[in-house]
Amino acid sequence: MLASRMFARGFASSSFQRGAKVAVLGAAGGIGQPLSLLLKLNPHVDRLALYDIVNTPGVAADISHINTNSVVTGHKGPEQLGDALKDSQVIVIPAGVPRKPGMTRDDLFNTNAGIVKTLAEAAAKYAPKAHLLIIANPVNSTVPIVAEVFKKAGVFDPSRLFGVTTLDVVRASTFVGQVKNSNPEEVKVHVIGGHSGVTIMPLLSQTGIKFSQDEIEKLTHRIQFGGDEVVKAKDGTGSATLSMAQAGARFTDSLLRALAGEKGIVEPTYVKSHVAEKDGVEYFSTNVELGPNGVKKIHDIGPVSDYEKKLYEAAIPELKKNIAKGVQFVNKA
Ligand SMILES: NC(=O)C1=CN([C@@H]2O[C@H](COP(=O)(O)OP(=O)(O)OC[C@H]3O[C@@H](n4cnc5c(N)ncnc54)[C@H](O)[C@@H]3O)[C@@H](O)[C@H]2O)C=CC1
Ligand SMILES: O=C([O-])CC(=O)C(=O)O
Repeated sequence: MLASRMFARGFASSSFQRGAKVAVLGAAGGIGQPLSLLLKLNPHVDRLALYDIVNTPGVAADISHINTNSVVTGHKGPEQLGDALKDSQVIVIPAGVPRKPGMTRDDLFNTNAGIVKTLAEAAAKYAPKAHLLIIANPVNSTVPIVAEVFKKAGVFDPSRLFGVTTLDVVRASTFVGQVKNSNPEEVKVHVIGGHSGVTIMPLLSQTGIKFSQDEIEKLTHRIQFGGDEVVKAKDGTGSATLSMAQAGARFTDSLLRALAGEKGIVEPTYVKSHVAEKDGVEYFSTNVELGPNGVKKIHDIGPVSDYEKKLYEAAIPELKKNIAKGVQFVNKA
């Protein structure tokens, strides 16, 4: 029975003996709930641990009634965090406050940096070998925060830390599909850099699609500020949750399949990277091949147009500032 289940799930050749345990931290929130729902539907998930400081018993009870072959547990409050994390192969973190109109993602730093640092400290203690998927904003800074916490604990492995920038490529496909009247599922856009405003750089020149300069400028701006569209439309009640849940579930699924031994899986993600190191930037998103140990191969930026070179020049100082802010937050006296 177990053997046939392993075979069906493609885990026979993986380092796992079974499907994965996935923990969601911030599971009762706007992203956390639909993300947890989608993960309950994922056949690579054996155990789903839902952690939040509020409401997880209800969310877990509700999701646990879905008749897929995984076990759901709810964990509420810091004293239950260790149990949620223990034995997790993957930890997804959408815990933290969302933007209101007029705010930048960096404005969330004061609240979310502390939340992410506390959760990272627990992850370093209870699941130091887990893969960490950071959704909480500002991603440009929260990923370095997690890295610094893991370094301090002596357990940092850059191949297991990911900033989730999938929503940027999801949006890029959608917006290009709309402009070109084509199926967005078939439009692939390499989006590089970070996850805020000018640090989000869609490389439309690599799509093989012909655009006018006006289309390029409008599409680039829309992809860079897609999050603001949702914040404005939600009018003070939050930011993207449903599209983010789908994007987060897609990235988690890609990683789980790669961990299970499936080859050739590539997703863009914000990781410790060599590609912009020459410009003093330590974390950067490009397409990344995922493998049985997380990051397998970080792809280069590839050929860019003159317009995209300018985007890069504008992004670098902002990225540097965001990264330094995260690093300093953990290392301040
Ligand atoms: N990476 C990306 O592309 C995106 C990131 N985000 C970010 O995701 C984060 C969450 O957004 P929403 O779900 O809309 O917010 P939300 O406010 O609906 O949910 C956040 C959840 O985190 C929980 N939380 C707060 N402190 C916690 C702690 N110490 N431990 C565990 N849980 C804690 C809250 O109780 C709440 O349930 C925000 O920072 C937002 O900016 C949002 C959309 C896209
Ligand atoms: O815009 C926000 O604050 C949330 C987010 O990161 C996104 O939707 O891309």
